[in-house]
Amino acid sequence: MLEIKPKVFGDDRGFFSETFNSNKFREKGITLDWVQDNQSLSREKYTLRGLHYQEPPFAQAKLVRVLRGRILDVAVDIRKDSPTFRQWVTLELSAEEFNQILVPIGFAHGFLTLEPDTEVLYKVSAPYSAAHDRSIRFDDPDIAVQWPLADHAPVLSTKDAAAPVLREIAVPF
Ligand SMILES: Cc1cn([C@H]2C[C@H](O)[C@@H](COP(=O)(O)OP(=O)(O)O[C@H]3O[C@@H](C)C(=O)[C@@H](O)[C@H]3O)O2)c(=O)[nH]c1=O
Repeated sequence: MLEIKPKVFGDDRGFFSETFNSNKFREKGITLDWVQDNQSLSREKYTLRGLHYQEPPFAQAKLVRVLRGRILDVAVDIRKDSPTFRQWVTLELSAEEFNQILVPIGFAHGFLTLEPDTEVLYKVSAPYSAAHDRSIRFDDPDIAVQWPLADHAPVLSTKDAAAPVLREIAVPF
C-alpha cells in the first residue's frame, strides 16, 4: 500500500494537477500497466463497496482517488503465505486532499463513503472479468475491519450482502 499526493497548483482560475504520471511510478520501480479506468458514484453516506478482488490471471492492482466527497479506503492482505495475511490498512481519501492509494495485487479492496454523492475514480492493472470477480464479507470477523459506521447499516450491493467470509474461500494468492 502506498499513498500518493500529487502537487496541486492553485491559481485564480482554480487548480491544475498531474493526477497520474507513469514516469514517477517507474522512478519508484513500480511498473504496472494500467489498462482500465473505473468511476463510481455513491449517493448515500455509508455506502460500502467491498471487499473485492479478481482471481488470476485477471488479478488487479488499483490506483484509487476521490473526485467528489470522501471515503475510508481499505486494503486487506489476502496472500495466504504473507506474514500480514488477513491484516488491513485504511486510508481516508478525499477530493479536498487529492490523495491516492495504490492497492497491490493480492489485496482485497473496499471503501466506505463518508459523505453523500461521493465519486471515486480508479485505474486497474487488468481488465474486468465477471468470471474472476470475487467479494469477501465486509464484516468478516476474522478480518474485523473497523469501519466507522457508528450504528448505521451500510448500503450494500446484493452481491456484497451475500458474500462469503475469507475462511470459506480458497484464496488464489
Ligand atoms: C468492477 C466492474 C463492474 N462492471 C459492471 C458489473 C456490474 O453490472 C456493475 C456494478 O459492478 P459492481 O457491483 O461489482 O461495482 P462495485 O461494487 O463498485 O465494484 C468495485 O468495488 C471496488 C471496491 C473495487 O475495488 C472495484 O475493483 C470494483 O470491484 O458494473 C463492469 O462492467 N466493469 C467493471 O470493471
